[in-house]
Amino acid sequence: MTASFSPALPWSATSIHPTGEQWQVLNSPARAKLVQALAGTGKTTTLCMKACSLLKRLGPDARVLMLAYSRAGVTAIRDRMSQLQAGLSPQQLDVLTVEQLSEQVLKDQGDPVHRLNDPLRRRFLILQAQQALRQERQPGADGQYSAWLGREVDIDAFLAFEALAKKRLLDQQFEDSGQGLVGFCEDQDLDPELYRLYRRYERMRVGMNHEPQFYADGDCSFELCRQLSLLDWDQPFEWLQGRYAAVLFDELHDLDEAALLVLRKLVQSDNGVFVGAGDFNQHIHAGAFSVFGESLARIKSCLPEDTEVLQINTTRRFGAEICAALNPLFGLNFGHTADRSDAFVRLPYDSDEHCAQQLVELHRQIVQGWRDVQGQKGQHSALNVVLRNPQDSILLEWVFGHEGVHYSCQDLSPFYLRKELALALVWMWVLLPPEAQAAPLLTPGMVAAAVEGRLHLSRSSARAEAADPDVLAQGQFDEAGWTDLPGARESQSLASSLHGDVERVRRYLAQGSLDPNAAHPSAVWAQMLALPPQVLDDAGALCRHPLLRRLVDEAPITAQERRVAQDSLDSLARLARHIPVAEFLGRLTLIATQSIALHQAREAVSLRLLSINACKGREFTFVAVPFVERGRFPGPSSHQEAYLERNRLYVAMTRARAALWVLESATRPVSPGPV
Ligand SMILES: Nc1ncnc2c1ncn2[C@@H]1O[C@H](COP(=O)(O)OP(=O)(O)OP(=O)(O)O)[C@@H](O)[C@H]1O
Repeated sequence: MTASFSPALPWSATSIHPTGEQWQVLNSPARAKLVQALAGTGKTTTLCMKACSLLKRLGPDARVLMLAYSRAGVTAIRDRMSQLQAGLSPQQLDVLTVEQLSEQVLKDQGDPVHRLNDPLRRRFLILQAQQALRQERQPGADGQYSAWLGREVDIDAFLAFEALAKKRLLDQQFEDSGQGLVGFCEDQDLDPELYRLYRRYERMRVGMNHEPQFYADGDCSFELCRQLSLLDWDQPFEWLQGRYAAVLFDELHDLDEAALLVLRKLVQSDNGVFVGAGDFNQHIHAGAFSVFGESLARIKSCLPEDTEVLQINTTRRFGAEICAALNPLFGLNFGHTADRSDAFVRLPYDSDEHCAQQLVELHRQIVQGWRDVQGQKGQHSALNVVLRNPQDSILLEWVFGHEGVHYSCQDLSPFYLRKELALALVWMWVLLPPEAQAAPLLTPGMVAAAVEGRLHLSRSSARAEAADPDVLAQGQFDEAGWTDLPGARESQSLASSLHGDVERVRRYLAQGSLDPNAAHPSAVWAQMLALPPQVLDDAGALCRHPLLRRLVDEAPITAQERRVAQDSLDSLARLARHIPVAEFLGRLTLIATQSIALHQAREAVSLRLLSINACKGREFTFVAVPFVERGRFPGPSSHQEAYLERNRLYVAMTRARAALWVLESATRPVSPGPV
């Protein structure tokens, strides 16, 4: 049976009629279809049209599953559904990530699914797994462990390894290889120590009887895959059997082995029509593993033999100018329709400050009613600024704040609310003489973020070692120590009691707690709080103070977190250079309170700062991509990961509907391409 379209469209948005390429997808008689398409060509829209048409044909009792790889993808599906004005009930349509679907299936099986979302607790457990490995492997004759086991594991590296191992179903490959662990890792170019630690951590997580204690992100899909892999290749899975009348999968480009297995079983378990759509230029997850590489062959091998592959290259998002800029830069073949017109402007900058000033000018033009080429007024649109690095927002926010720009941040916090920076600001504040402290009274949000920062940077790595060795030896985590962490419980309520009270803040910074029994005194903090008044002459120099740097350098945080914290402090130091602390905090507090007042008055924001993840699958009238510079955006990367950086730039540069401004370094330009 095919879903053939009648002239009466099954949605009410009259402006959206399928294009020729989209009709082909909608009307193809194949039971399984793969759509390979470029950005903005209507992949998500086409899947949504398909869902509407199927549900209209099959009636209100049918259920359709729309899957996306990421949460942003789920949001994009919901956006397109509301654009189509399909008027479907929630009972007819499930819009889920693979992880969310897996969680639902596990819950249907009746097992408790305890989610672990707290990164601090996760880190604590990983260190315990490392401690358990140490216990198992006795130290050498000199009383020392191997160099690797002797030092604390890099949590980022572990998490990346874990994600990769679970996405690739690595244990399965290892068992199939028949090799020893070291030989297998050599062949696969993997770190054997990380693999050992991963295996130990997993054994502790799921226990001897395979009853997972908790599920961190990705673990539900992993558990479902474990169950699915016990079945024969084409054997259906009872918990997925006949659940849906159709399965429509967006963001196919991010598909990994685990998601592919779930997909295969969905298709084999009598869930009607399958349509998957993806754009391989949009695979951006660091350390992630896509089954695709360069071709669709892998996924095709898991789908019925008559699976049809269709292409859509005509973008509906932007017009000729942006296409003409993107095609040579990325080596692509975007087509456009005659009814879309747009603008592409490349703006060279010679310093970060110059780049920021150009953004202020663009924002001014948009607020004053920038006209796009179609003659539509862009008066009510915001300028959307896509950033590769969170630390790049610091200067921009400072400049926007001074210019009175009402901005918001998506998938980023305002810089003065980031833990490390808020901690530096609160520290500066308590160093001020009493008569100066009232004027730059920091906001409660900054104090709350600083409390988090104090906890985060000064946690002792000794805690994992305090775990009960007998509990670890039984292959279990010792979670008893977790709830006893000084300050962990109090942090929420504490911030409000500290706000405005210098003495209490000082005590908290020095002790890590206000409770004398839970105190966690720090020598570095004692020295930081005893600095002489001269340091207050230059807030920039204070941001570079060796004691503050030592705090970050010695903190038990991941290497990547440390890099971001160091870079962020450098950026803060640059903008605070030669400004006395009282003046700097006064200006900053003014920016923060103005922003709070505008949000409270529900003023529409006129500028958005977004991370690349936050803009994936979305589109905006006006987009600016600043700090495009070799080694910065696209960022530095190994040869293997260079394509991820290229793809990040591609995602950022394919979000605009009416105008795209690329602010590019005059001295280290990326273009002329290809990237
Ligand atoms: N047939 C159509 N008629 C009018 N507009 C369309 C049509 N198809 C898609 N669009 C519009 O084109 C834009 C891009 O569509 P959509 O977001 O579905 O593309 P996409 O390929 O999923 O994008 P991305 O690659 O960024 O995820 C949206 O504004 C959508 O409403």
